[in-house]
Amino acid sequence: MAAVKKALLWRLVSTSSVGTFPKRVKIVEVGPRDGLQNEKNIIPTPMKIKLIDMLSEAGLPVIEATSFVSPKWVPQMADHAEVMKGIQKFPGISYPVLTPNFKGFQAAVAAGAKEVAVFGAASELFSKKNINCSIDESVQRFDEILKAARAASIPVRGYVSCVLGCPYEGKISPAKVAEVAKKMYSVGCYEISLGDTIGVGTPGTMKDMLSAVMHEVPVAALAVHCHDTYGQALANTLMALQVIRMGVSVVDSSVAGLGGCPYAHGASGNLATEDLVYMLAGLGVHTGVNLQKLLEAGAFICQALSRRTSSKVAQATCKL
Ligand SMILES: CC(C)(COP(=O)([O-])OP(=O)([O-])OC[C@H]1O[C@@H](n2cnc3c(N)ncnc32)[C@H](O)[C@@H]1OP(=O)([O-])[O-])[C@@H](O)C(=O)NCCC(=O)NCCSC(=O)C[C@@](C)(O)CC(=O)[O-]
Repeated sequence: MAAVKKALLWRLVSTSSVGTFPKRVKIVEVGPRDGLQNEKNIIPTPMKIKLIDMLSEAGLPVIEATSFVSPKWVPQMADHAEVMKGIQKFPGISYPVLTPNFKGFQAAVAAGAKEVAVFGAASELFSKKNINCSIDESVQRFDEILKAARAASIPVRGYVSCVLGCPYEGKISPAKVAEVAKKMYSVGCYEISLGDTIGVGTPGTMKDMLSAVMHEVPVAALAVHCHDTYGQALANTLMALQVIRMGVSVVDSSVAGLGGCPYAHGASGNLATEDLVYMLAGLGVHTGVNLQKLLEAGAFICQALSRRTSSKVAQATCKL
């Protein structure tokens, strides 16, 4: 039995001098949604479509394409249906969209979405500011979406925001994060993405939070979603990937490090996908992503937005 366990572990992990990591990591590219939702000037729809197509060419397995939220709350995502209709849907790539309520879910399905994500928070105040309801009310809304999604065979991912701190409440306890993650998993979300929305976490707080959540949700169903406000996103992600204690193998990131939430002031961009791919390649962890093509997608969107990339790898390679 011990030998079988050892063999299984050997198949699933990759050991480097800095630790033991999953052999493969699934990257969930959130740039077209999280990366663009905070942009003040409305980005032309064909530009969003081209970005998603370039990310598909780069081999990202999951690309969060847009969100079916109220255009009064997030005007940048108002062209969600056009984006979904315009993108090339590569076989084997999933293009989930955010849906905050049943109205959004119905619109997403009508536009051809085959996967959706609901988004809650571990902070009452953030929940109110972001989706205009309490945590308990949000779980009830998600339950309604999940029931309809199950009937239509549509997988639903769940986000929990503010897992390492909230712009309105400050510190959030790991126990609260575990409680909300458990509720979202219990109503049927197949994966729970834990969001450090304002990027205040450190590897220490990431470890404490994950340890609490892993008591309630299997690690195979967890993802991490780190913003880089304090420059900790890569370090926090590395902590989450360590197999011996943590072992998360799904990571959200955003091309060129774009990102931010309109209802989390002070939040900066996400972990840059280019930096994540570079680090994982160095550790011998498979992602299936072509770094060169990813860099081209990052250069395209930065030029379109007249923005300098936040990816250190992109900055370094364009100087070479
Ligand atoms: C949830 C609501 C809609 C509640 O907003 P509400 O005002 O309470 O909604 P309502 O049900 O009272 O409806 C008000 C109006 O909105 C319309 N409406 C209602 N729902 C929809 C919909 N789905 N699509 C289009 N329209 C909609 C509805 O039809 C109505 O229109 P009116 O009658 O006034 O003309 C709103 O708060 C909202 O859209 N919030 C989204 C905010 C958002 O997108 N935030 C960013 C994403 S979360 C994030 O970035 C964090 C994450 C995921 O990345 C992880 C991390 O970093 O932590």
